[in-house]
Amino acid sequence: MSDWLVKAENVGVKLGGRPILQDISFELQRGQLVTLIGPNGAGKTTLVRIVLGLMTGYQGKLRRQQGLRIGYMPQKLYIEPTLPLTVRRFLSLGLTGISQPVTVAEATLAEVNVVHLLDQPVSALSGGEMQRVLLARALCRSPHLLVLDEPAQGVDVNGQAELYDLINTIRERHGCGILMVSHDLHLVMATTDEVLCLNQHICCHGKPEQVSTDPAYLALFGRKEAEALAVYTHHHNHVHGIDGDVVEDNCQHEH
Ligand SMILES: Nc1ncnc2c1ncn2[C@@H]1O[C@H](COP(=O)(O)OP(=O)(O)OP(=O)(O)O)[C@@H](O)[C@H]1O
Repeated sequence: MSDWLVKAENVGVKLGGRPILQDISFELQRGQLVTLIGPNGAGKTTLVRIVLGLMTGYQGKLRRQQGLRIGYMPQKLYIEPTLPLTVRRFLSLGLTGISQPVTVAEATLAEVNVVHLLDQPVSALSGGEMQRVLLARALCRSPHLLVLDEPAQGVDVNGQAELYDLINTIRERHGCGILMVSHDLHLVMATTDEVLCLNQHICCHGKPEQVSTDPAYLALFGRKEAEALAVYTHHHNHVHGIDGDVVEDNCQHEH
C-alpha cells in the first residue's frame, strides 16, 4: 500500500440542482489526522459520504487505496429504545464472518475503556458511553482509515478532551489515518496534522495555527473564535510570576 489512503480530485456535487460541494481536492496519508471544519450546511457530511463510498453521481474523482478498510463512526445512530439490544450484541452485528466476534468486541471495548458496558442495554448508555461504543464499533475490523463524524457530540466538556486524547492514542497505536469532522478545533488542534476548512469549496487548509489566522477562516467563524484558539497556541516571549507580572523576556516557549 502506498502512503495515501484516500485522494479527492476536483470533487463536486449538486443535490436538488444546488451546488453542495465544488472543486474539492485533498489527500489523506497513512497515520495522518485531518480535521474537517465548516459551518452548518457546509457539506462536511456529504464529503464524508463520498469518502465512504456511500454516494455516487458526483463529479471529479475519489480514489481509495486498494483494499482500504474504513471504520466509520456516524454523527447520529438511531436505535429504537425498546429494542432489547446489548452492547455485546450490537458490536457482534458488525462482525459477521470473522472468527470469535465476542472476543474482538471485548478487546475493542477494552481499548476505549468501556469493557464494563458489554452486557448493558444500548438504550441505557449515556451520551459519552454511546460515543465510545460507536468508536469501538468503528475499530472492530482494524481499519486503515477511521472516519469520525463529530465524535464528541453529546459528550460533556471534560469527556470531550478525554475522547479526543483517546482518538489520538488509537492513531498512534494502530498507525491508521483519521478523517474527523469536528467543531472543537481548540481541542483537536494539538493533534491535527491538517485542517480542511469547508464551505462548499475548501476555503483554506493547512496546519491548525495557519488556518486559524487565515482571512477565510476569520470570515467564516469570526474573530472571537480565532482569539479563543489563539489562547491555545499563542507564543510567549516572556514568563509570568505568580502575581501575573512579567518576570523574564528572554526565552521562547508555547503554552
Ligand atoms: N439529499 C439531499 N438533497 C438536497 N439537499 C441535500 C441533501 N442532502 C444534503 N443536502 C443539503 O446539502 C447541504 C450540505 O449538507 P451536509 O449535511 O453535508 O452539511 P454539514 O456540513 O455536514 O452540516 P452540519 O454541520 O449541519 O452537519 C445542506 O444544505 C443540506 O440541506
